[in-house]
Amino acid sequence: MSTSQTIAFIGAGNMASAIIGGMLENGYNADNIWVSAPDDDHLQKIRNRFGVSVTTDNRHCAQQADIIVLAVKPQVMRAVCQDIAPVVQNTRPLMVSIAAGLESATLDQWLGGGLPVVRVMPNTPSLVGKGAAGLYATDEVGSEQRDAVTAIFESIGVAVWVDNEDLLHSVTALSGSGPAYFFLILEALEEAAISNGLDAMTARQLAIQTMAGAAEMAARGPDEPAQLKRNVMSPGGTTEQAIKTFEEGGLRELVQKAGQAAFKRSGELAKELSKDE
Ligand SMILES: NC(=O)C1=CN([C@@H]2O[C@H](COP(=O)(O)OP(=O)(O)OC[C@H]3O[C@@H](n4cnc5c(N)ncnc54)[C@H](OP(=O)(O)O)[C@@H]3O)[C@@H](O)[C@H]2O)C=CC1
Ligand SMILES: O=C(O)[C@@H]1CCC=N1
Repeated sequence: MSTSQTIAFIGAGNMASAIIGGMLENGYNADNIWVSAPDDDHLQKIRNRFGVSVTTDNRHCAQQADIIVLAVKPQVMRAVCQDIAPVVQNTRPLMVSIAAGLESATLDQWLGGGLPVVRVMPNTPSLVGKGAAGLYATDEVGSEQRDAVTAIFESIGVAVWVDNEDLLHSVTALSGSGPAYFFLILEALEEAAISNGLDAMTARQLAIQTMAGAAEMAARGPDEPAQLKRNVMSPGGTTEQAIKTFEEGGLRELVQKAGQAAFKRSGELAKELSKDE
């Protein structure tokens, strides 16, 4: 999917790079993409890597755009929004925020009010076209604008709309933060394999392929994860011992606790940011 609309990214960090890289691999044109951030050296790297237009001036970046993706940390969002508010109140683009926690009402207030706002919780595998994003639109967002955002995030993975903004906290705790959970498990699997005698390169190769293969099987179905797990567990075999160790060690409870901790933090961010005067 490609579009002739101009898309501006304010913020050029991990997540903006992942989205832009994924979009360019999937039919979007670098000529239609602008990026702004404070560090000119960093911007030049982005320009060399992606061929997009760059500027250190957020207002100039915003001025160009039909769609503005706000891709800065939640804690600097207020200053960024208030800086570009005079521009966007005039040009009235679609505002898309990817910030964790930050509620659409708070964002809209910082932007001067009345603008169409979409909140997206994406994740870093967007860079390789395997993103998972949850999206929420305010009432001001028109159906063509909704379609344009769907197209961007479907070009880089799966895009799922939620009709209650609070559900974005759950999305954040699952797929937003989730890649880090799997990288942690990957690290731990590698370490276990190395302690069982494999060299690091072989351990990584086999661990990554196992993770990707298991995910692909779960995605294709029709078997449920529980059945897929049982299919690997030969009675009296090796997997049974490992799964027993995980269950007795409280892995499920730990995953529950981790998900709840991320969910709670997302809600706290929302409260902290909405109080931000
Ligand atoms: N990382 C992730 O996996 C995910 C992140 N998010 C959300 O994405 C947002 C960005 O996160 P992430 O990409 O990880 O963060 P990074 O720290 O990697 O990137 C932040 C970017 O914001 C830029 N920036 C800082 N201040 C300003 C400013 N005043 N004006 C313009 N740009 C500014 C930085 O500039 P410079 O390059 O010059 O330092 C940097 O490019 C956050 O709100 C986060 O909640 C959402 C889902 C997943
Ligand atoms: O850790 C964070 O706050 C952001 C949001 C989801 C992933 N990274």
